[in-house]
Amino acid sequence: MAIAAAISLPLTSPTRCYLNITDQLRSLSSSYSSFSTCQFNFFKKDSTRICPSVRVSASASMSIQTPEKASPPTSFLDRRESGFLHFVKYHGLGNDFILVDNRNSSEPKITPEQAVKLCDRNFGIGADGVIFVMPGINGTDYTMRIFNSDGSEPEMCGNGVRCFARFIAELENLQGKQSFTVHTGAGLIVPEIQDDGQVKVDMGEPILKASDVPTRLPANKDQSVVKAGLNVDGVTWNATCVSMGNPHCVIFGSEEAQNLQVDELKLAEIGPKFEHHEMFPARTNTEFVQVFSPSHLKMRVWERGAGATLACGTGACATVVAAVLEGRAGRNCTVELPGGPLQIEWREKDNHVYMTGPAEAVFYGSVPL
Ligand SMILES: N[C@@H](CCC[C@H](N)C(=O)O)C(=O)O
Repeated sequence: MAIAAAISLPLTSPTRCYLNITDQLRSLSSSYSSFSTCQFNFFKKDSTRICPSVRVSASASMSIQTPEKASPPTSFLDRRESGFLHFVKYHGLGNDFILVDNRNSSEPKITPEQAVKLCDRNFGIGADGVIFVMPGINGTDYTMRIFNSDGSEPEMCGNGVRCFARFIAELENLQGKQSFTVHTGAGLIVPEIQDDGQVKVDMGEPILKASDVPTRLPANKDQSVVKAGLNVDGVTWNATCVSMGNPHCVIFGSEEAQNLQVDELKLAEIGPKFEHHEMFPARTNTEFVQVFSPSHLKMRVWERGAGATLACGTGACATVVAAVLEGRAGRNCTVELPGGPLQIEWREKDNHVYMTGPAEAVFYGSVPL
């Protein structure tokens, strides 16, 4: 059985390539253990082979073979063999996604159950979610849909929409500054690829009304939830709730400690308790934030449907909105995440939030469906 896959790392030699792919091969070979021998072929984007093909026997021992003949130089992105899902893996500050070209249909090419399998970091490709590039609706250029790694479907994804923009530029072969109108579950989102390759996104207006976030926490007169007491594990946390299309609960401190030291938090222990708290009928993403200065914040996130991730774009936007509402920061901030920094501006003039950050392709691949 031959399985096509590709990686876009700058590999210098077949041996180095072999070392880089060994782990992936181990996990792939375990998925195909019913076959006595599997052959793996690795390609560059232009479909030329980047290393000798590798045979893996059922006992997962490996041998390298000299390639018989180079594949024809058509783009990997043009691959259309049925029975396979062709994808490009992207990340935005380590928040990683499987990007699928779904421009020919308004139905996702895979089910939420298949997404869960593909996102698995041991038995699949490994990702925080799967993103589909679909035909636009309501006059927009494209529609973005996303499945979290647990198969649930969120309304929006900030890091994902930057990857989405870079993926469109690659699919459409566009260079330089480009912007697109994208229909999402959170309404119209406008990413713009900058000359330096970073992507600046108009994320729209934050939603502060408690019932729209949604949260059952007690609201102020203006219906926003700012520094409301939220009991988790016997601690009363001060919660400020913001929706960027998807729900966020932002925590800067608790009754006992007004200012968090985010590195000290046991995120995997407390994160799920916030996510599934009865005060959040649609579950919630939770951001734990430390303020270094009015323009420099540090944030760790527990994402709804994905757990601890290295970055969350909508979470960084919600963090700055919450920091302004709590009087902790100004409207222009650098938000430092485990995977790197995002620039966030909550613009007074139009009430929109703007996010700027990177998005990078990691590798190209195909998996049998
Ligand atoms: N990582 C994303 C958010 C993805 C969706 C989230 N897990 C949810 O369920 O709301 C981002 O960068 O915004």
